[in-house]
Amino acid sequence: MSELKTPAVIVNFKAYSEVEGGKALKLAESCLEVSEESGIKISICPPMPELSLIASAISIPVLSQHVDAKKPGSATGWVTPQMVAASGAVGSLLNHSEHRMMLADIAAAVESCRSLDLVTVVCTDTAVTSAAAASLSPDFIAVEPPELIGGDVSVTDARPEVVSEAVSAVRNINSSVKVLCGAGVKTGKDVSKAIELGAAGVLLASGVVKAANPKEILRDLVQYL
Ligand SMILES: O=C(CO)COP(=O)(O)O
Repeated sequence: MSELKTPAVIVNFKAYSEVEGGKALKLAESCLEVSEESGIKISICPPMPELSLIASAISIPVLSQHVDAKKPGSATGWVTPQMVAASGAVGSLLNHSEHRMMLADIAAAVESCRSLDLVTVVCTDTAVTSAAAASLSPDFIAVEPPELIGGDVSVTDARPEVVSEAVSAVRNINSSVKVLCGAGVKTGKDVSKAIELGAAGVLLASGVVKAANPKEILRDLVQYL
């Protein structure tokens, strides 16, 4: 999983209208440009229909927003780890608060991704769920209090203890799992606070995806890294 260097900045495009169709590629190009000029690896999670196109066009790590614990074959509408790998993506988010999974399915999907050399980023909401996820040995855990997602106050200001407690809970279970944080992260100051709290980076969405000038926001986000 050499593809995702830390400090990690992962931009989840979600399903915002700002990234429908060709607009996703434009945002991906902005992420690439700021990544190249800053030297900070910015990774992206485009909408599923654009995954393959963007992974082949853009030379920064591309992750799927979700993957299912399904095997290739008769699995209509599900996304297998094999499909994600074949698209050119390097990994996947799992269990996002907008796409929760059963623990057994997270475990199976993480295992399957590992066998395909795909990076796994399991989303959680508290220190307790982060500890549970750590026992599955994903590459990353991204702790995000759902009530702060899409808002204007960063988790690093509103609930810094969630980040630091998740970091120590995960370290106690499996110190090789890196912890990211997200929810309301929009500025370089938020990112540096995340690092101070022990996070290995951030997972964010609306601050970049909905920005009038995403490049300006991205430059600000990576400025202290
Ligand atoms: O859910 C998130 C990233 O996956 C966080 O979203 P916001 O950055 O919009 O709060």
